[in-house]
Amino acid sequence: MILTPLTLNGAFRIDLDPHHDARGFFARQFCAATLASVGLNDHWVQGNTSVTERQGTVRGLHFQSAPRAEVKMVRCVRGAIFDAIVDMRPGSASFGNWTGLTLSAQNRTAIYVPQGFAHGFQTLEPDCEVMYLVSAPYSPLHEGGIHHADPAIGIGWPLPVTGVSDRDQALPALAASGAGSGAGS
Ligand SMILES: Cc1cn([C@H]2C[C@H](O)[C@@H](COP(=O)(O)OP(=O)(O)O[C@H]3O[C@@H](C)C(=O)[C@@H](O)[C@H]3O)O2)c(=O)[nH]c1=O
Repeated sequence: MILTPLTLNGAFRIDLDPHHDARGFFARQFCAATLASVGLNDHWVQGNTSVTERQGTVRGLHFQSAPRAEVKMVRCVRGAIFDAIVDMRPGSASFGNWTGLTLSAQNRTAIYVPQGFAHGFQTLEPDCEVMYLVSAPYSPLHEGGIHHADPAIGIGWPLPVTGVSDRDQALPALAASGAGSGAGS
């Protein structure tokens, strides 16, 4: 695993470190020892898969609040997505800032999303499958979210948004969410 810090403190891009031979290659996509060696979460309690049929669909932006705040490690195993994260840590110098990167079956890149971040993605192709590990159990009581098109955040989604869930369409803007007073902390 090759860990590269992103612009938002605590978030990382994770690339494979492949061992090539005549058959192809071998690589660790998750290594507890590597993550722990740099102080990152190495304990995951749930692995999720989502399949999104339509190009341009957005899922998110989602988080779970304390005490069920989650770390996520997200990868796209079919197709390609633009993955975006927003810093919602109270008191963070980069509160409300976002960053994003393309995750695809081809680049095999993953993103490490720390606690206190909202997370979402847009499909760049039809029929995308996303797999991710989370560090806390699913808890509907602690689910929260921010609207993907909040102009105060200004995420640069690469494509016109062709679909969102009813729940996601009803999510508040960051300013109306009460974030900054404890979300995900
Ligand atoms: C996230 C989750 C959902 N569900 C259920 C609730 C609902 O009936 C159905 C679909 O849930 P959602 O609409 O929330 O699925 P989705 O919009 O794909 O939610 C996911 O979005 C991405 C961006 C994330 O970061 C994830 O943490 C998660 O919030 O699955 C579970 O049973 N367990 C889970 O862990």
